[in-house]
Amino acid sequence: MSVLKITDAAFAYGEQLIFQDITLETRPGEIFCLMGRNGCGKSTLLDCILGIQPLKKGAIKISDKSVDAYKPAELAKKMAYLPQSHEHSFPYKVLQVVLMGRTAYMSRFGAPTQEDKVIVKNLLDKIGITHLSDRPYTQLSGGELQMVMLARSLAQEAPLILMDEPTAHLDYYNELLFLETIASLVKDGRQTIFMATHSPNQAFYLENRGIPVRVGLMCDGKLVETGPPAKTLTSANLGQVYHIEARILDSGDTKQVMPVGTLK
Ligand SMILES: Nc1ncnc2c1ncn2[C@@H]1O[C@H](COP(=O)(O)OP(=O)(O)OP(=O)(O)O)[C@@H](O)[C@H]1O
Repeated sequence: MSVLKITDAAFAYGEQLIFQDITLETRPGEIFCLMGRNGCGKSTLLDCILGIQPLKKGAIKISDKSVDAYKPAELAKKMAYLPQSHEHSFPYKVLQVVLMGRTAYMSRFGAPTQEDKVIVKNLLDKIGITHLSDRPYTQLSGGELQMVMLARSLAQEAPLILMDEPTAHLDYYNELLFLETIASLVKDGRQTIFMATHSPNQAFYLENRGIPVRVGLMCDGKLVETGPPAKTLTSANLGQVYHIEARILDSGDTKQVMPVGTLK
């Protein structure tokens, strides 16, 4: 079964073509890192996958079914979404916010079951945020809030999780904790992650630890390269996509990108 399949996708805002000819398929239990310069269309592609924006051409299937053929509750069991930032609404407690991730599994007017509560408590524990359980989520720092939102998206237990620059507000520790958490999810074979990121070193970090990871490089409205980080994140490709000079440092078991400067 295919978790996410995009075929010949094109999208335009009015007359402005954003991307075209996008074809890709994620493998179960992998992390797919979508990269490209600001404004190249990563978030727009995520919006199309979420069914928020309609494609101009092509098709997007989630678990072998067209994304627009799903009812919302059914789709929530197949796909979760972790945005870059979150608009606060009401000062719910953290525990309640994470329980909201279980909504698709509750009956229409139902309260969370004991099983929902156990799933949520285990997630808070796994992510190391149990101490925040009773705090109003409106009072959290940006980094704490993002870890709460990660827990909420995991509570959906969907086979596919979309993420849009999920570590943008995290400190070094939480960025690594975040990467370790998603690595353990895909290692268990439970989830596939499709994330837009600006950090090629995150892809290398995961690859260095033996996690199945692929990179898709977007440039000029197209997916110009797809493959493992070691093959895609080359100096030549980074030069073409980001207009930078970059060196790939290889210390045997660890690779990293070292940016040198912009290309004139
Ligand atoms: N609602 C909209 N209407 C018109 N144009 C839009 C709209 N949203 C985004 N765009 C434009 O579409 C292009 C792609 O934007 P998008 O947000 O998808 O890029 P991105 O790759 O996610 O960028 P970033 O890395 O900065 O987050 C940009 O030129 C942006 O200005």
